[in-house]
Amino acid sequence: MNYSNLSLHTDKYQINMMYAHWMQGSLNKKSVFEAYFRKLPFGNGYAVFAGLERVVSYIQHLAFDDETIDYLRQQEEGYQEGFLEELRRFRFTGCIRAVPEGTLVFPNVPIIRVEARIFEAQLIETAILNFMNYQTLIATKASRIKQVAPHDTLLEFGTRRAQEADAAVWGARAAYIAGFHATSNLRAGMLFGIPTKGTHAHAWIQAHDTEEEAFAKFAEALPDQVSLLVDTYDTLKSGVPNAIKTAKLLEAKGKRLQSIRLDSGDLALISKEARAMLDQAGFPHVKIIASNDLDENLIMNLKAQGARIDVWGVGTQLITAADQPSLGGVYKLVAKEKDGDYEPVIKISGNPEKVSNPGVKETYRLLNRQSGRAEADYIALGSEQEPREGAPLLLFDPATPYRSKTLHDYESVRLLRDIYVNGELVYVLPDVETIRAYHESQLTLFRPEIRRMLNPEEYRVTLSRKAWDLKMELIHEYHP
Ligand SMILES: Nc1ncnc2c1ncn2[C@@H]1O[C@H](COP(=O)(O)OP(=O)(O)OP(=O)(O)O)[C@@H](O)[C@H]1O
Ligand SMILES: O=P(O)(O)OC[C@H]1O[C@H](OP(=O)(O)OP(=O)(O)O)[C@H](O)[C@@H]1O
Ligand SMILES: O=C(O)c1cccnc1
Repeated sequence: MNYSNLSLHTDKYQINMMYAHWMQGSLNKKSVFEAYFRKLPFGNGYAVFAGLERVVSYIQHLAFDDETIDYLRQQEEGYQEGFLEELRRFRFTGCIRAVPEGTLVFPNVPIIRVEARIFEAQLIETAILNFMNYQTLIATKASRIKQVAPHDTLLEFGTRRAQEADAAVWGARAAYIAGFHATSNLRAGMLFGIPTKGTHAHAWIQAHDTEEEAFAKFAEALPDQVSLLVDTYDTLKSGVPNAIKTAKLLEAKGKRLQSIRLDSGDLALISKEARAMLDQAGFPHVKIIASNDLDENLIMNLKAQGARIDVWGVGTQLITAADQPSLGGVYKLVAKEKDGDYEPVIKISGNPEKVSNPGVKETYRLLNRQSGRAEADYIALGSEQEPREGAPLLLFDPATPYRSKTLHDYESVRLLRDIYVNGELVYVLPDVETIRAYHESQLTLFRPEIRRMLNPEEYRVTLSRKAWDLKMELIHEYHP
């Protein structure tokens, strides 16, 4: 069984639509789809885009092999052999544009745009959303944690609680992009070049007759990387005193105990007492790591209580995005080929937020030239001229006209970059360090009011007048 071929990592309805397009001869018609989300997760003021590397790796390897074709042949739909032959020849020949990973993104702004034969664009919807939704969610959760502990070390510990293996490694990568410092997952370390860190489990202590012996033996085995878990029996009565004994043993050998880890009890109280004990014994350099179902709220609370914690190990709550386990990103058809041109299409819904924005669009991030800060994202039709720097630009808000605003001194940056052009990968994927640094620089473009964790100010996302008029026109066409 070949588990690595992802060509069938799609919903059956995509294959059925591809089949129907093949049957009616419309498979080669061009189409444009845009991927975006409608609502920010966790009540955050922004999301952190991640998932592009996975999308690229998927597209690069996208091919139907014998096993997948045989499997499709067995389906109750009775796909004709000609269709299966078409799939055998399948390769991605279209164009993909996307925002770079680490970019701050907002509701309704196209993050990925696919322009391809409908046959191809339809197949890849499911996988693209799968990658983008999960990784963006975890990067955003990690970013919230980073916001409350900007100067502390953050370790990603989630693998054992993650929704399976892919979620663990891509989640570890997403967390690193958003500012975590290391992961416990060695495979993520090897695949992506993320720093790795590890202490030890309670089992190490339980496997010895005494805690003191367990600590000493661990220090003997790994004298340069000693981090001791001190809560197996009694943190303050035995764990910390035994760790101090081990620190002294190491000191005699010219080595240093690096850290202790607290994993239960009142982390604020215990960390303060442990800090005092370590300092008094002459080990102020020994860091205190805390873990135990932590998230951004607990960490903020512990810091408010004066906890003396230098390093936070975060697992379950981060890797599962426990308080909001899904980002509702969607992939919508915005234009279809008609008579050699693109015709805009719309999806209407009873819920005004769900009415799609028709037409092939371009998004510009408008930066205030005085402050250097991002003022708004401006979504215009691709056929419109790029906002000309300095020329007054109306950010028009039809729902609340009093919020309309004219920008004067601004710079405009195109958000979408070319990733694939006519099936060729033209984008050089940055390494994870570069993405992480880029993300950090992007954060500084946004005012603290947008970045704050609780009740952030809403960042402005505006349609151009022409994009708005087109939307209204199509709505009136269907609902005269
Ligand atoms: N000072 C504190 N203020 C608020 N929450 C805390 C504080 N100290 C610890 N917590 C959190 O409270 C939750 C429960 O802690 P508790 O020590 O009862 O954990 P536990 O898992 O039951 O312990 P054990 O591992 O010994 O079973 C954890 O999520 C922990 O991070
Ligand atoms: O609490 P999380 O944020 O999910 O972080 C990961 C948890 O995984 C480990 O616990 P576990 O009980 O699995 O093993 P242990 O015996 O090493 O404590 C570790 O001690 C953390 O508490
Ligand atoms: O290294 C650790 O301390 C660790 C790793 C995974 C999960 N919990 C803790």
